Amino acid sequence: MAASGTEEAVCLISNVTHSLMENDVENKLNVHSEQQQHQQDEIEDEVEDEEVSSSLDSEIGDALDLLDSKDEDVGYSFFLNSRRPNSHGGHHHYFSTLQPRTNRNQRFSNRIRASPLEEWEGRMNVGMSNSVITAIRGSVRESAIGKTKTTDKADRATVEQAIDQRTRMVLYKMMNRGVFDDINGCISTGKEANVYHATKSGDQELAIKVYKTSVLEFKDRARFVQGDFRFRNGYCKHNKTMVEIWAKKERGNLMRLKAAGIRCPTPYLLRQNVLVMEFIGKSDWAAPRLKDAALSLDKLREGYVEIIIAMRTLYQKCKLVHGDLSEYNILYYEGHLYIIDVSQAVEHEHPHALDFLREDCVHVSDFFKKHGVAVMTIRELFDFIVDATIADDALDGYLEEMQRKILARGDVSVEDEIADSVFVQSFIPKTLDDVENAEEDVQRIRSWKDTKDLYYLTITGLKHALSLTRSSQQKSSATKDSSIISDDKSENLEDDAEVESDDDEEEDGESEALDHADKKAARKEGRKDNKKKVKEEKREARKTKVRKAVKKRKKKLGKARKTR
Ligand SMILES: Nc1ncnc2c1ncn2[C@@H]1O[C@H](COP(=O)(O)OP(=O)(O)OP(=O)(O)O)[C@@H](O)[C@H]1O
Ligand SMILES: [Mg+2]
Repeated sequence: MAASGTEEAVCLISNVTHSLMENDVENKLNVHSEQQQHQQDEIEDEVEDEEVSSSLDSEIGDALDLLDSKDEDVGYSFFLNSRRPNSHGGHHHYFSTLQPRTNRNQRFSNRIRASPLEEWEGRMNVGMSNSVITAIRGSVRESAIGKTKTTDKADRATVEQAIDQRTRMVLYKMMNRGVFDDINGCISTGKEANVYHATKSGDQELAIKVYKTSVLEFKDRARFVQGDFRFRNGYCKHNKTMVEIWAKKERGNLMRLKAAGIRCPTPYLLRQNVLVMEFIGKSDWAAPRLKDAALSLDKLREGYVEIIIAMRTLYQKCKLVHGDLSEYNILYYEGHLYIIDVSQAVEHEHPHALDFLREDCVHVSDFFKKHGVAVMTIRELFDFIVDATIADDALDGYLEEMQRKILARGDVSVEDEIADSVFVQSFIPKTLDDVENAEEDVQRIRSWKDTKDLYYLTITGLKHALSLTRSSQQKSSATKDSSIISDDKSENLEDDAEVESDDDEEEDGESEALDHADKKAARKEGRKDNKKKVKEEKREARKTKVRKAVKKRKKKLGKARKTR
């Protein structure tokens, strides 16, 4: 139960608001919607200014604050009996402003129903398939508080348990200001936060995420905070608790996502540990988590492409890494995927940002792969996300090309899986300054060696630069090639000439050989002729030949005459 001081404050608030209502209800009805808008804006403006109160005194202070707010002409919308048509019957009561004023704080607490929304069962089907409904029902049941249907009294007990006194004061204050009229039940309870379904003016649905103030230590989350420059001045600035900082971070990150066009809940209002945001769902049906959505293979394929593009946008435009992205933090609604739970998302500068990104890639890939979608390797997905050189209008082409590649290679080979697991565990330098063996790597790049294990090539933009260099080199080598081709041609021509000359030579050789043979033959013939001639001459000479004996006789006779 609330402390007596708080009760007094709340009673006081009720009295004041009651009398204001009696005087003004007609006027208020007319200007209601205008005021709501004005009030919403005003509340938004106040968000940053509000100091966190951690003691009971400050809770009372909060309550007194409400009294002040009455003068500001805001906060009447909750008087209007604007119950939405599909509200839960029986498990909580709407209190008219004319209710008896005894125990008036119940007027607020009875509008907060923190037990699970189990009455969703059997309610209007809003166009989801049976499997989706079953999945939601299962999910809601599993995650809900209590797990059994509760009575009014038990509801209040659950409220007491689930929402601490200080948080209740924040919620009352919001209700008083018309941020919402009712909290209808709990959509989910987690270790660190509960998410509730709320309604305003009958038809507007809201999700309210309440960070548990009892969680003093965010064990899993310390790693996300350490190294985030937004926490450089420590966790407890201005006496704010870690929980509040966490809630603020979620709001800030959601705003960034929204600005970049990523599907996610729009944050409306943050007060201390309570974040009011857009409800993803319809007619009290919260959108199922991707895990529970039981989508067809075609829808899963579409979902895969949608989520990897969102991951890229988150990195490139929001300069964030989700850090806990999986089928548990993605909702499926009206054919699209919505990213939620971004309180732990970190800036690029976070020393572990790339480790978180690889984890996100692994979780997302594993889910889709398990459900039969042909996915990129972790390395390919990581590169797709961090590659700043892909222009927006080139994304489709890039993904189509990737799709062709995936289909062509079929199932991921063992080698690829091993390469992926090495990749997931490796250190990735974010900038060239972080590269350890830069000179060695440069040598490898220069010599066109295999650079597959240089994981930083894409994120540093070096891959793109290299591909440009390579293609310009290829071009120049292509022109060179063409000159080489022409050189080749000329060489060929020369060769041909050489061949020709060779042929000539050959021919020469041949002719020489022929000549040689001819000459030989001619010489032979000449010799023959000569011989013949000589023979002829000799024959002729023989005809006229004077015999040697006759010659000798003549010689002797001539000598004898001379001597006479
Ligand atoms: N805006 C929303 N609209 C509809 N449902 C929501 C919304 N935000 C959260 N939920 C539901 O609440 C669940 C928990 O939300 P969220 O993941 O933000 O909190 P959490 O702190 O991570 O809780 P948990 O520890 O259970 O993961 C989601 O899985 C989703 O089903
Ligand atoms: Mg979550």
